Amino acid sequence: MKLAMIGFGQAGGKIVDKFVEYDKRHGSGIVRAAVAVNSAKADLMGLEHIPQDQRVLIGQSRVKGHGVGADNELGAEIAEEDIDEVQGAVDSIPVHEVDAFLVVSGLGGGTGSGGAPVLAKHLKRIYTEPVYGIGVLPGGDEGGIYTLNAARSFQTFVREVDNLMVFDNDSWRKTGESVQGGYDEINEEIVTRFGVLFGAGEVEQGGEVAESVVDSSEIINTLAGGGVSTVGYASETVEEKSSGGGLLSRITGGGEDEQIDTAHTTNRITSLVRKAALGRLTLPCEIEGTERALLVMAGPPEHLNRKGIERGRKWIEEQTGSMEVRGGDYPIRNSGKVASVILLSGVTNVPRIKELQQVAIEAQENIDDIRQESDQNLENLVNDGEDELESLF
Ligand SMILES: Nc1nc2c(ncn2[C@@H]2O[C@H](COP(=O)(O)OP(=O)(O)OP(=O)(O)O)[C@@H](O)[C@H]2O)c(=O)[nH]1
Repeated sequence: MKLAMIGFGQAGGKIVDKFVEYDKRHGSGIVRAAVAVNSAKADLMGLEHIPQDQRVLIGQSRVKGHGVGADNELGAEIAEEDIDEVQGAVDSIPVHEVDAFLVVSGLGGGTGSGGAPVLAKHLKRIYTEPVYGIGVLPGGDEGGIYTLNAARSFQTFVREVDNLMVFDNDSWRKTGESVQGGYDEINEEIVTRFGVLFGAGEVEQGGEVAESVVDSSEIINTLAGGGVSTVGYASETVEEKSSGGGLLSRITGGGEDEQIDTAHTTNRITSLVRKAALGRLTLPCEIEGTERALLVMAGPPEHLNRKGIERGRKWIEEQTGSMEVRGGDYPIRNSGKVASVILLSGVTNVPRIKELQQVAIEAQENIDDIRQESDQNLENLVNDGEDELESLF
């Protein structure tokens, strides 16, 4: 599926930059256009793959290219003020050639967490293509302001996009790793999972396994209906098909050998499906109650079979209780591995989100307290003033 990707803030920009690099490396053809938006000049300069003229600096008159320092209200304000400059970069995208927009942002900081929902709302007003989001939640050790920003931004972002795919840094950060080194690895994880998922919709129909190849409408239909999504992934290295013997002759040789190989292929697929669903998700959650799901099995065509995918799909149906589970394959020659990607869309039982909602509620209650307090102060001031005035007469 062809995407117009827009990275907002530092995390968003770096992840989209990596998507562009992934796309070139794998020739997957998913990034039709890539834009980076930031209020910090240095962050834009640090990008490597997004074209220079597609990097947009906003808020210059307010923050002079230095970022908004985790102030997400300021991030939202400058995004609104400078939305025309962002639109200027979007104008150069051949939108008729894209299937959807993808706005990517870290939700803990200021620029992206404030600006990404503003941009999503703007794009939805102008274009008919779906607007999806990838939102990155901060690590629990990043501090209160990051959690509070994420809590607020999440609520707005999920409302403004057609589906919010979430990645939780908190469950992916390894201890003892430098923050930067850690992010490089994490970003690779993000890009691999979403790269395989969106790449699946880019395969021409009509190959050896044509009938069950995933197409972009299946991705769009799984994401339709909105809400929050999470992605599971598992892979295993496999022997490539080589001409002149080995696997090829075992597969095509017929008889008992073929049976064994087929069973082996099927079993590998079903176990990869279980590993992907039960292993670490981009956003850990209870998969039961998921509204819709899509299973993509990627790898060399001789290692994919319909029976395995169908079994995997059925298993996901049982585990999620969903009646809307799609499945298909994504044949990739010479990939050297078979990978299972599961998109779980409309997940409801997510501990981290409940935690964030609680933080947002508490902050809201505090805001009310603060407002009440200042209202009271104002009232006292006015009343005292009146008393003073009364005593003058
Ligand atoms: N996965 C991932 N997360 C990141 C990366 N860089 C930052 N983050 C996360 O994203 C959050 C937001 O950080 P930034 O993207 O730097 O913030 P910003 O949107 O540029 O906003 P300001 O710096 O406040 O102007 C942080 O709290 C981190 O949790 C990255 O490269 N990868």
